[in-house]
This record gives sequence, C-alpha cells and structure tokens, in this order.
Amino acid sequence: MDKAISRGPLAARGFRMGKGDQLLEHVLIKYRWLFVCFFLLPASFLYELWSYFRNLIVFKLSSAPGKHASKVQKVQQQVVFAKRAETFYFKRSASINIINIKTFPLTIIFFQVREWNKNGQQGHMCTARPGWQTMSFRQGLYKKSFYKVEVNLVDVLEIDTENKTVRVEPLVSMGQLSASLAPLGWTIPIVPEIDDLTVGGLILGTGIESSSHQFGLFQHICVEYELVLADGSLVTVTKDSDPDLFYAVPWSYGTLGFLTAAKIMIVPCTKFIKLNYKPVYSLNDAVKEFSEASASKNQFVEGIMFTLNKGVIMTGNMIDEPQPCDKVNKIGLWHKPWFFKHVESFLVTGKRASEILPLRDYYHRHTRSIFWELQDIVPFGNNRLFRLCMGWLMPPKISFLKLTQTDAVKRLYENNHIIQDMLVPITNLKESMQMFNKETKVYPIWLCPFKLPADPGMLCAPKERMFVDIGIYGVPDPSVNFKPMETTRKIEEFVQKCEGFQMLYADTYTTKEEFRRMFDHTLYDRVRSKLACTKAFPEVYDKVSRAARY
Ligand SMILES: Cc1cc2nc3c(=O)[nH]c(=O)nc-3n(C[C@H](O)[C@H](O)[C@H](O)COP(=O)(O)OP(=O)(O)OC[C@H]3O[C@@H](n4cnc5c(N)ncnc54)[C@H](O)[C@@H]3O)c2cc1C
Ligand SMILES: NC(=O)C1=CN([C@@H]2O[C@H](COP(=O)(O)OP(=O)(O)OC[C@H]3O[C@@H](n4cnc5c(N)ncnc54)[C@H](OP(=O)(O)O)[C@@H]3O)[C@@H](O)[C@H]2O)C=CC1
Ligand SMILES: CC(C)=CCC[C@@H](C)[C@H]1CC[C@H]2C3=C(CC[C@]12C)[C@@]1(C)CC[C@H](O)C[C@@H]1CC3
Repeated sequence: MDKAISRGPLAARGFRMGKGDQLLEHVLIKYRWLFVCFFLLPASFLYELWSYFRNLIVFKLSSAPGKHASKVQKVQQQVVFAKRAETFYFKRSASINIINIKTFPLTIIFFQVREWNKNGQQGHMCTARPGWQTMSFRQGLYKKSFYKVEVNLVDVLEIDTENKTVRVEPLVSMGQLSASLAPLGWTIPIVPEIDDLTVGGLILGTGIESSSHQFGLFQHICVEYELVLADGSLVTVTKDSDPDLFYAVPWSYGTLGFLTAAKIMIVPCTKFIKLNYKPVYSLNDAVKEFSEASASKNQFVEGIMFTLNKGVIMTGNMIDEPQPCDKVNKIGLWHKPWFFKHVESFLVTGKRASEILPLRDYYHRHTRSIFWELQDIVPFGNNRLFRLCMGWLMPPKISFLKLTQTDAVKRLYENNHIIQDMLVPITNLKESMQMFNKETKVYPIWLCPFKLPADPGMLCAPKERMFVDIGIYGVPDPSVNFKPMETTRKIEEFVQKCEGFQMLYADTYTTKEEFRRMFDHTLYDRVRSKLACTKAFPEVYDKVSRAARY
C-alpha cells in the first residue's frame, strides 16, 4: 500500500540547496511565512477592501457602461500610435537618421520610437498589465521590451437576464463577477475557482472548473468578443458573424488583438449546493468512479487524489433551500479547514458522505489555500489556532506573492517544485496517473473533467470528447530525481502522444515544432495572416515558452 506522502515546508523538504548558500537566502526561504503573515496578508486585505468598494461603487453607479466606449478608444489610440510609430520606425531605420518630428504631428511617436530604438524593440505589442499580476507562475520577458497597451477595463457592463448573458470587460475577475451575479440569482456556467482570475486571461488563455464536463472550457460559455485589432480597428465577433476569428481567439494569448469586452452566458443559480464525497482506495476504482461521474448528469464533478491509489471523487448539484434537518457547512468561513484537508478527512471514515455548502463558498473552495500551494509557504496555515486568529486575512494575493518572491525562491520553485495542468482524454486517465506518479510522485493531484466540443481552433478534436485536467502542484518526492526540464519534457511528450494539451500558464519546455504539433495552428495561422498580425504581435509560442518567461 502506498503511504500518503507527508509534505513539510518546501524549505525543509530535503531539496537541493547549493553549497555555500547565503544565510540570507536560506532565511528568506525558510522564514518566508514571516514576511507573508506580517506583510503580504495585511497588504492583500487592504487591496481587496479597496477593490471591493471601488467595484461596488462603480457597479452601483453603473458608471462603467458609459465609460466603456471612451476606454476602448484609448486602447485604439495606443494601437494606432504603435502602428504609426512602427511604420515610422521601419521607414527611419531604412532611410533617414535624423528624426524630423515635424513629419509626425504627434510628438508622442517620436518618444516612443526613440524608446524603441533604445530598447531595440521589434514593434510587437502586449497589454500593459504588469506580469506580476497574472495567474501564471512566471512573468513574460516580453513585458520588458514590447510596446505596452493599457487595457485597464475592469468592469461588469451589462447583465441581460432576458438573453441570459453578461457583458464584461477583460479585467473583471472571477471573484468580482460571482459577487455581482450571485445576489441576483445568476452565475456563469463555469466559475474558475481562484478569485483573481480575469475574464481576459481565461478566454485568451483558458479556464476550467468542476462544471466543465457539461459546459467545456471557459471559451465555450462565451458568445461574443469585442477586440481592437492590429490596425486599431474595433470589431465585435460571434460564431455566426466571423467564425474564423471567433474560434481563433481562445488560447491566442493576445496575439490576434486586444480583448476589450466579452459576452458570457449566464444560468440561474441557487444559494446552496449538495456535495457528495466518495472515497476510493484503488486507482481502478478512482478511474471508474471518476469516469462514471463525468458522464453523469451531475452539475459538478471533481476528484482529488492523495496518493496513486487513494482519493475522493466529488459530485454536486445546486439545491434551492436546505431542509431544516440539513446542516450547512460554510466552508468559506475564515476559521474552516482548508478545503482539500476537509476532503482528505473523508478518506479516514471511508464512507460516502454528503453535505450542504453555500454555492459561492463552493465556487471559491480552493482560493483560501490556493489549492495546496499555501502549505509550502505557510506550513502551519491549516492549524486550527492560526485559522482562528489569522484565517480571515488568508490567502495572500497570488500577485503579491509573485511580486515579492526573491530569486532564491524562484530558483527553489524552479528546481524543487512542479506546477502543471495536463489535459488528456479521460480514456488515458489511468496511464496518465501512473506516468505522473513515476515521474513526480506529487500529491494531492487535482482531477477536473471537461467536454471538448469538435470546434475549430487550437484544441482541435475530430469529434466531441471527454477530457480530464490533471493538475500537479507541489514538491516532487526526492526519490524521483526530479529535473525540471527533463521531467517536464517527458510529461509533455506523453501528453502529446495521448493527443492531449498542456495548460500554458505553466512552464512549457516544448520546442516550437513540438508546440505546433500539440496545438493545431491551421485556423490561427489563417487568421493571423488575414489580420496582418505578424508585425504587431508575436506568435503564442513566443509569449508562453519557457524561454519567453522569467
Ligand atoms: C500593491 C498593489 C497591488 C495590486 N494588486 C493588483 C492585483 O493583484 N490585480 C490587479 O488586477 N490589480 C492590482 N493592483 C491595481 C492595479 O495594478 C493598479 O492600481 C492600477 O494599475 C492602477 O490603474 P488605474 O489608475 O487605471 O486605476 P483604476 O482606473 O481605478 O482601474 C482599476 C485598476 O485596478 C485594477 N482592478 C480593479 N478592480 C479589479 C478587478 N476586479 N479585477 C482586476 N483588476 C482590477 C485594474 O488593474 C485596474 O487597472 C494593485 C495595485 C497595487 C498598488
Ligand atoms: N481554474 C482555472 O482555469 C485556472 C486557470 N489558470 C490560468 O490563469 C490564466 C488566467 O490568468 P489571468 O491572470 O487572468 O490572465 P493573464 O493576465 O495571465 O493573461 C493570459 C494571457 O492572455 C492575454 N490577455 C489577457 N487579457 C488580454 C486582453 N484584454 N487583450 C489581449 N490579451 C490579453 C495576456 O497577454 P499579455 O501577456 O499581453 O498581458 C496573456 O498572454 C489562464 O490562462 C489559466 O491558464 C490559473 C489558475 C486556475
Ligand atoms: C486549476 C488550474 C487549471 C490551475 C491552478 C494553477 C495554480 C495552482 C497556479 C497558477 C499560478 C501559480 C502561482 C503560485 C502557486 C500555484 C499557482 C497559483 C505561486 C503562488 C507559488 C509561490 C510563488 O512564490 C508565487 C507563485 C505565483 C503563481
């Protein structure tokens, strides 16, 4: 029987610190929790407080819709400046050396071109959103050299209960959207669990949740995109008006244009969910229970494997009001155990169990512990006394953790931590689990099923198939001799052979050829050529590859 691998703090897990490590580095790593608890937690709380009231006021004043048009015009102006500057830049480098600013009424272009000269920019654009704010492990190197376009669009624009859609700006976060919709009795069909995930990133990257076995990925609940293209023009596309661009947008990582709004389906929601827990004690049982649950009519399906053979498969359905005899477990309360620890407790009893949870608590169940990542940062974070005293401040904002991580911490994560989400056909679940166990022995593992429709685009499937997202976040067991590049490439090769995909918020060590084999670029290349993107934007690979991030 395999033993549950106990996880101590990253800094104490026998990982390889180089000889003669600086004492300071060691302290910064071993006692990072001090900085987190006494600085990042209060800063995160204050930021959330500001963000909450700002959004509340803007939403109550409904000032956003009126402002949207002017904010989009600002994006267009920046793109046009960049476009002219790019033209000027290429003309100048070809013929003249003296910058004659009289030829360009907007002196801003002169300064931008000079900045380009100084930095050697190639004229590609990206959003100005600081890399430390994004829900990916690393920051894009390109943020240092590309022309950055401010896309500060953070508001919910319109909730249309008649047509069952919500129109939002790209920087609206999942926490903000669920807080806006829930009081009205609505939700979006897929609510990725981390509050700070933004609509823009979930569309132009990808998004998934435990309702994805019914609704697909985040892109599959979107019905309209508004974009500013490379030439500065503004387009609104649907699957009927411009199917090529509509299906090329998801997973394009901002390399076809700037998303300025999206229309997303909404569905009625209740205030509670009944969640069923089914402990499993063999890999075969886990695969059987998980596959059956994924094919069932349950609204929510998720699995957490605590070892190769032991885990808990969860199924859930919204309910109107709990019965008077039902006990509601408000798992979102500050003093409650971390959700994955609560789930693990059902392994001990060994029995099926059910409980009633508030729906919004369920949606954000992994936020407070950042799945199981916080245990490597605040090892005692699930301690009962700590939760009682400091739980209301948790979690630290992921963006702040990213902003303040030292080079030593980054090296530590690089060499002793793996964060990957591999999307494989559900028929490959068993062999995938065995392979990931052999290569990493990281637990818990997150299992989330999703339906992949046979739509055109990067994730091209000949027919609709059920896939599973296998999330691996943690410290590989010292026995597997984890080497970041070699191990990840082995896993990438396996996933590609299963006709699966790698989520690109994580490190991808694929070569450009391997990347284009994993993701179907047929439609993407056609749309890039039609929209003349080459000079304005890099390809996706040039923004997500390991070499493009630091
Ligand atoms: C210490 C610190 C931490 C920050 N952490 C974050 C962060 O984790 N995520 C983040 O996006 N911004 C964060 N910000 C806010 C943002 O980066 C800056 O305040 C913003 O660049 C200022 O833009 P503005 O003057 O246009 O503000 P405003 O015009 O008021 O625009 C609101 C800004 O705040 C941010 N914002 C507000 N509400 C939301 C929301 N619901 N979803 C996403 N973004 C929202 C947007 O970046 C936007 O730029 C942080 C700011 C500071 C000082
Ligand atoms: N449950 C889930 O689904 C989870 C998903 N994630 C990952 O997090 C990612 C989302 O993180 P988030 O911080 O929200 O997104 P990011 O800011 O990381 O954006 C992801 C990409 O989309 C581009 N992008 C974002 N907004 C725009 C826009 N308005 N116009 C043009 N390009 C844009 C960014 O380009 P640029 O670099 O130019 O800014 C970037 O390349 C997802 O892609 C997902 O993979 C993480 C945790 C959980
Ligand atoms: C559910 C899906 C599809 C993905 C979950 C991914 C998350 C577990 C990671 C996304 C960004 C990651 C970051 C960290 C932990 C794991 C993620 C939240 C850190 C907080 C780890 C500690 C570092 O110092 C900063 C990292 C920022 C990004």
